[in-house]
Amino acid sequence: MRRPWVAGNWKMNGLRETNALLAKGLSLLAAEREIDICVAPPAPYWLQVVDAMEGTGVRVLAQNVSEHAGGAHTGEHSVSMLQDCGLAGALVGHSERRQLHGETDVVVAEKFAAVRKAGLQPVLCVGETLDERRAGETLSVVSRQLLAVLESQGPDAFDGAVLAYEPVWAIGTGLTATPEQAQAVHASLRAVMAAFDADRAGQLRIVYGGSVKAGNAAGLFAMPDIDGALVGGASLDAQEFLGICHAVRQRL
Ligand SMILES: O=C[C@H](O)COP(=O)(O)O
Repeated sequence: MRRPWVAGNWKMNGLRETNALLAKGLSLLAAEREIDICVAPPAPYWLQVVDAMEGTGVRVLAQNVSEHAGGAHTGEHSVSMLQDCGLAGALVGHSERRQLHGETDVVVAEKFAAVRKAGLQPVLCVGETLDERRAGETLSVVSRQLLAVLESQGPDAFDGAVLAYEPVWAIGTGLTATPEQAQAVHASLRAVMAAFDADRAGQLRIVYGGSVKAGNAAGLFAMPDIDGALVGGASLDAQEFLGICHAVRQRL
């Protein structure tokens, strides 16, 4: 039984006042003890949200982290800073980081290693573009992105980690992969992991991201290999996010 996992990636949204309102709305999640629930606010608001979520069981993640331990890296933040602020982990390799900030598979793997070595939870994001899907390259792309970590760090690197499948064409577009499309990719990713370690493959939580809403979550979570969701836009609305978190309970 894999414990369901849902995270809200707030991306570059929110100010102190709206964060406080959203956090207050999420305080109802204190009842969801059988599910792992996280939020990833922008870095300037980590401490605000860590304080606001205290006692709820909701954990706070970074949206990105440096692969470097410290030093002359203007604009970056290290895993030590995440730990110091009370964060539980970090997303690595989100498609917006790969596409807009040129992060390669190698850099993403280094970030993953940095998070893991600090004892925090890495969330590895993989996904294909629309052109890649149309060219029939979906499985080769997501496998390559997963293998960049698996081959360099081994399957035990995924102990406690989460793998997020986020088709780029479904992010923020309103286009959601059908449950069957997502399930097919999730099953393939699990098979890639199984070639290294079958037991760990069975335990790995693979979550879906891409226009997940309260209204389409149940269909996704009914699939055997969809263990939760990485939610963008809908996580900015407390009722929508609560609805997604309630929907994932069907997997318990
Ligand atoms: O990290 C979240 C994903 O990019 C999904 O975003 P979205 O739910 O707005 O499509």
